[in-house]
Amino acid sequence: MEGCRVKAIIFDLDGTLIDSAPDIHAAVNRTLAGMGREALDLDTIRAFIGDGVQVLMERVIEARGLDAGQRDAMVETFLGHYEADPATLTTLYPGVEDALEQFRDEGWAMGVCTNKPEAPSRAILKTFGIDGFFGAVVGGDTLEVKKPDPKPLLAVRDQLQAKQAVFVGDSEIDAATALATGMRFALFTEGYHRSEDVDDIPQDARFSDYDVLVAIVARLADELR
Ligand SMILES: O=C(O)COP(=O)(O)O
Ligand SMILES: [Mg+2]
Repeated sequence: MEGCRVKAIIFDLDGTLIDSAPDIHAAVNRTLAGMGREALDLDTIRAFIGDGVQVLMERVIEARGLDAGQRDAMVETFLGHYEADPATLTTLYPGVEDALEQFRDEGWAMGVCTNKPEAPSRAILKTFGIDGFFGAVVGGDTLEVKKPDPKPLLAVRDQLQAKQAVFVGDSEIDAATALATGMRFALFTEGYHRSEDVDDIPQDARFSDYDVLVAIVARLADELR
């Protein structure tokens, strides 16, 4: 029955829609420079992304042998730098815009569920002119909890007024969140996962090129009918 079809798709942001690591890297290094500390390289920072800003800063603190008590102050400094300049070095992954247009044209409701704070997330979506595609955006500070807690993802689904949804993300956190909600999960392999082998990440499908996503998601949604 057409009325039972899953027509909602929810995207993670960092490492899924956008390659944001270069701007996060720059803001981390501005934070470290302000403390008289040495910069960290891009690959290191890329591997630190996915669990939100607090965990990002805990990993930076560990990598630089800093005092854990500085975390909250560093988060604040980092966000000041990041929010002042969130998108200069950031790019949309190739094919994202075409895929979003295709989903919209086929009547899909779309949302974003990210562990990045909501304000810079919305600012970045706007900068790239893709904010209009999304009927719901939940960030890492929107609720009391963040991914892998299922609540943020369920909140996006509810705001889209969907009973079922397919989640698209790049990390172990996203996979665990999807599992906790019972949603089907498509893994984008070009993002920021930590596992060496993508087979180790629970997934219903995976893709490395946005050209194939519409077909993949249609298949996952059909399985849920
Ligand atoms: O900011 C983060 O740590 C992660 O953000 P994401 O959930 O969009 O991957
Ligand atoms: Mg991500």
